[in-house]
Amino acid sequence: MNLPPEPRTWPSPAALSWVHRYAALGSEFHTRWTAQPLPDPYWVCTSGAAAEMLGWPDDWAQRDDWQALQCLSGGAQWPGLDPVATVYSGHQFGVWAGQLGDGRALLLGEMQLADGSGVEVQLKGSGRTPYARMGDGRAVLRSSIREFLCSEAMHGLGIPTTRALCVIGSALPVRREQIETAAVTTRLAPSFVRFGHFEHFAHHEKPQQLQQLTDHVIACHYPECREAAQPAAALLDAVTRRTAELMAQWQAVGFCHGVMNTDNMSILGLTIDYGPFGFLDAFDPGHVCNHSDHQGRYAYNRQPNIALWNLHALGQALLPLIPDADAAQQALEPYKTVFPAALERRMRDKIGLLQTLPGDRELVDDLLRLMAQDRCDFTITFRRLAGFVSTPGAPNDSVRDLFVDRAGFDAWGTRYAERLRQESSVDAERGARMNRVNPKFVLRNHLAEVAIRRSRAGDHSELQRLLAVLERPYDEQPEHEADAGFPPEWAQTIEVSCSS
Ligand SMILES: Nc1ncnc2c1ncn2[C@@H]1O[C@H](COP(=O)(O)OP(=O)(O)OP(=O)(O)O)[C@@H](O)[C@H]1O
Ligand SMILES: [Mg+2]
Repeated sequence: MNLPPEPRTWPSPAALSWVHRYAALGSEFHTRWTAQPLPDPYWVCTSGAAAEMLGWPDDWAQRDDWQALQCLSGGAQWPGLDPVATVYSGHQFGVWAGQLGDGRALLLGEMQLADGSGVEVQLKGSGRTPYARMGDGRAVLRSSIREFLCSEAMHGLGIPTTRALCVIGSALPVRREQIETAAVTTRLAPSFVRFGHFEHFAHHEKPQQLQQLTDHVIACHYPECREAAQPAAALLDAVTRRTAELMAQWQAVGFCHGVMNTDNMSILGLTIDYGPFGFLDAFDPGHVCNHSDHQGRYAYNRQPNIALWNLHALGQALLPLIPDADAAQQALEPYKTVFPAALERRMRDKIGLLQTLPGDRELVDDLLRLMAQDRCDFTITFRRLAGFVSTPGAPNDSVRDLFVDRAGFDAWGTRYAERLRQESSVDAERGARMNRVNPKFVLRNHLAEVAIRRSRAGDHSELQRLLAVLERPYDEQPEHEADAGFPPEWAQTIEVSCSS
């Protein structure tokens, strides 16, 4: 007789395994701190996928023994935690900004997963810390929802990112341009260390702590650098490569970060700090998503160069640990080849080319030029291109109609069709492949805005629905067609800024 499977019993939070490798670095690196409780907390949203990554039960948020609502909003603490606010510094908008740090974030600890890896669990918006400077330590519901949705959307797109487990709201008023209400987001990442953590110790001429931080990051996240002749240079080289790959992914999907300060650059090459981000709608290479960025420093087409600038700042910070300055310079060199190669590969994938032939780059560049000239929607154009038929004379109206300059598109289309006929794959197979790299769904501002408005009114179902759509951005999901359409007129009135 087959016995039914044993019901799975889940541990109480007391049985979760926490380590505190960052906290163990010592008091130069952080301040032990506790969160300021959010009054009358309520659930706004949770990510099942993020909880699954942690190995948590489906009903973790509701379980009495977990008290998750309290513990992730500062009102209680799970056993075994050792929360710290970490200190970092950094360059903001190209200028040295001095000491920053987790002004409104709190690292609860590092949870050990079943596979032995670690995930840091961090609250954002959990009250003032010693690094809060003039800030109130809070985050508003609006920006918390945006961060939550985009973290999980980027993960769905396959782009390295910090994750978001949940958002918890409260009626606590928070003053921004207007009075809004507070929320706390729980974020997850293998590490929240930023370039700015290294800059902090370099600026304060603390080579011992700089070495300690470098050893920590290498031991936990870049073990392959340990045996290198100059481990710090090897680390810089590895971070350079990861950052280059990340930039290629951002550019290929049309993601604009908005605040690429060195304190918002992850040492793991993750997308971190979702503030005034945006996805390209009508393609404008110089698009600036952050309304506070008057100079356009962080415009879409400047992101790759800014990342390299930021890597130079990291290299500068690591110099005391790299006796041979040439080695530091050498460690940055891969950016100049890895980024363009990665972007080219992704752009070739976006138009469905398997083989590499002369003239391919021009084909991509000319398409982008036409798209920019006609302000074609970035996401929709590439998605529709999957349906392009390479038979001579095929009308291809679906994508052609996106262009004002029809003759320009036809000329390009003729070249594209000829090029596709040199590939071994048939149109249908190519189209399916293209749909796996050109998302149908991205988190456009107006989609987030609708979810935010509903949540403010107490209905979080739209948020949870949108999350589910964005978790599968490459799938057709015809029932959610409206989320894949052009942004409505009113979307132009949405202003995103550093106010969060
Ligand atoms: N409301 C606030 N209260 C306290 N500190 C804040 C507040 N807003 C921002 N800061 C601090 O200002 C600095 C720069 O802010 P930035 O907007 O880049 O980060 P953030 O959005 O708070 O957080 P993160 O980078 O962790 O996502 C950081 O040190 C941050 O902690
Ligand atoms: Mg930040």
